[in-house]
Amino acid sequence: MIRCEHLCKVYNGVPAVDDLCLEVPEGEVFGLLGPNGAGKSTTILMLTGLIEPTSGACYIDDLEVATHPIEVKKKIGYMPEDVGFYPTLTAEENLEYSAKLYGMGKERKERIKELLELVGLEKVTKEVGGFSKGMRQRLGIAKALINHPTAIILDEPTANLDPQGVADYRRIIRQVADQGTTVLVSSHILSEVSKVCTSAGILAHGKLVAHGTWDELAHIGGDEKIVIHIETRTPMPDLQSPALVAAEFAENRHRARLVATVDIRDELADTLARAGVAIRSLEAEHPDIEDVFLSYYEAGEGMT
Ligand SMILES: Nc1ncnc2c1ncn2[C@@H]1O[C@H](COP(=O)(O)OP(=O)(O)OP(=O)(O)O)[C@@H](O)[C@H]1O
Repeated sequence: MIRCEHLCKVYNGVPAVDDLCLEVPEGEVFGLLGPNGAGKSTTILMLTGLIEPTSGACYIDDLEVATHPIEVKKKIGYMPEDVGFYPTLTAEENLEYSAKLYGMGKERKERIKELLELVGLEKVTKEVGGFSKGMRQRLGIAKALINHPTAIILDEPTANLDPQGVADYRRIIRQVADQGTTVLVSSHILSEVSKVCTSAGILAHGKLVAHGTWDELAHIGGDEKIVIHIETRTPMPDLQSPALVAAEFAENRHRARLVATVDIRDELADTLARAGVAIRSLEAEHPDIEDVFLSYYEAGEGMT
């Protein structure tokens, strides 16, 4: 179990993590989502005991991290964004080294074999220096699991992975969670965690702006969002409406994709008519989860 209680980290008077309260139950895969600079890495560094909170606390299985750093390190596995390995050693030798650091005895042989099979590297005998990014990432997960942790924390685990690498990573994480390990995954890309996480929280400017299961997140606040596609014969001006939460223009402003809290097609048609812009098409669709998340990020922007 991973828990944060009113967790804060302030750098030079500016909060990087601001009053974060969250709980990830055993065996759950939780996605910590947020744009760059939202405070994900700072949260993870506090959870792993690598930096201390300015105030508040975080816990792994009811042990406070800041006051029990050694015990907590034995209970968790951590995979940073860029995992370090000895390039001239094989996967097995690298894991052997990590296992020894945890003071594991002869039982480490069996654990290493089990983990290499889990991540599909059991037949690879070359040195890690010659590994692809996907292979390094899989070995990173094995390294994070070497000490039989009750919780693993992965910082941007799919960064720079190709689709096969992402699929492999998802399969492994599901297996790890099925075995009862609590997993916290950080990412700024929703689609990369939505397929593997059972629940998620969204950080914006250090604050948790929403959290829950995917279904809850899609409906929090009760305000379903609507996506509107516009195509015009001449370029569009900036479009403004209190109901508008996001706008993306394309093809020299001949096309736009808008996210709004209500259907504002009539209002948009009036605005464009007044601007002398002829409409080719104006359509609305139900939003996908990406749009809902984009609106949370935008909401977080207004919180500074
Ligand atoms: N050591 C530090 N000193 C000063 N400011 C810091 C430090 N570490 C992080 N910050 C600031 O805290 C904020 C949160 O950063 P953090 O790295 O936690 O965000 P993030 O969500 O992990 O972003 P990214 O996805 O880009 O890694 C940022 O504004 C960052 O500049």
